[in-house]
Amino acid sequence: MLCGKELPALWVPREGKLRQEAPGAAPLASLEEWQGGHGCVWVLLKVMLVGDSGVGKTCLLVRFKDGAFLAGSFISTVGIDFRNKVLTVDGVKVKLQIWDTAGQERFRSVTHAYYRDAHALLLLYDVTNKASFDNIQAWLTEIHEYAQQDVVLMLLGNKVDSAQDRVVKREDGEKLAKEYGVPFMETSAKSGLNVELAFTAIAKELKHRSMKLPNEPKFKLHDYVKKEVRGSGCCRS
Ligand SMILES: Nc1nc2c(ncn2[C@@H]2O[C@H](COP(=O)(O)OP(=O)(O)OP(=O)(O)O)[C@@H](O)[C@H]2O)c(=O)[nH]1
Ligand SMILES: [Mg+2]
Repeated sequence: MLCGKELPALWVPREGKLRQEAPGAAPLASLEEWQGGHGCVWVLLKVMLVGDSGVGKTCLLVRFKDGAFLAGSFISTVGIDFRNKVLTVDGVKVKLQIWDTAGQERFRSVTHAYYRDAHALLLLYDVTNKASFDNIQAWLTEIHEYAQQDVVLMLLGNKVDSAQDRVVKREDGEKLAKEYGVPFMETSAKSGLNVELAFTAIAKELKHRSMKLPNEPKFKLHDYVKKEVRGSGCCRS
């Protein structure tokens, strides 16, 4: 599909359809019709990274955006920061606007204001830090309070490269995720394990939810994650 050089109109998912951001905007009638007239469709998806301070939210974003790992001293995020990355998801250009929140308690009231606009949330804990895992329930309570009801949510256990320091077993992460009915995977911002997958999986889910093409099979996020996820150990594919 050809995309012109001019800045395309951005469509956002709202009430199960793609609409432009203006209040009361009509939904996108047909993907083919729009592509015929304009060359391509760009969808804007807002993704928010949440979880305790130090779990690796900023590093995960930098790994995804720049393919690099921020080694060295830990610089805690102040307030909120964002980066954009464009993906092509099943033939549609998806601009991910990724909000990197501060995990520190004192910034909580700043981040609360952003939940409402998020289409997807990646909730992280650190597999080498038990307290960050124990706090997941509190994060889920906060998410239920502030985020949209239909927000796409995924639980990530980060830092699996640190095998010798691991204190949260993969099975514990899986069990918690199952309890809350959210997809789960383990990641490493350091090695890059499953980082791209975490973002593409939520982008695919959102794209499929709001843009159903005729004859397209239903997309199942849980099944997709199960099929695509890679393990951190020696023997798990
Ligand atoms: N080994 C390992 N270290 C990581 C990984 N991800 C992050 N770190 C380290 O963990 C520390 C915290 O990472 P950040 O990404 O800054 O954490 P954060 O969640 O953004 O923290 P706040 O901004 O305070 O909320 C840094 O020292 C990183 O180098 C990872 O996947 N593996
Ligand atoms: Mg940070």
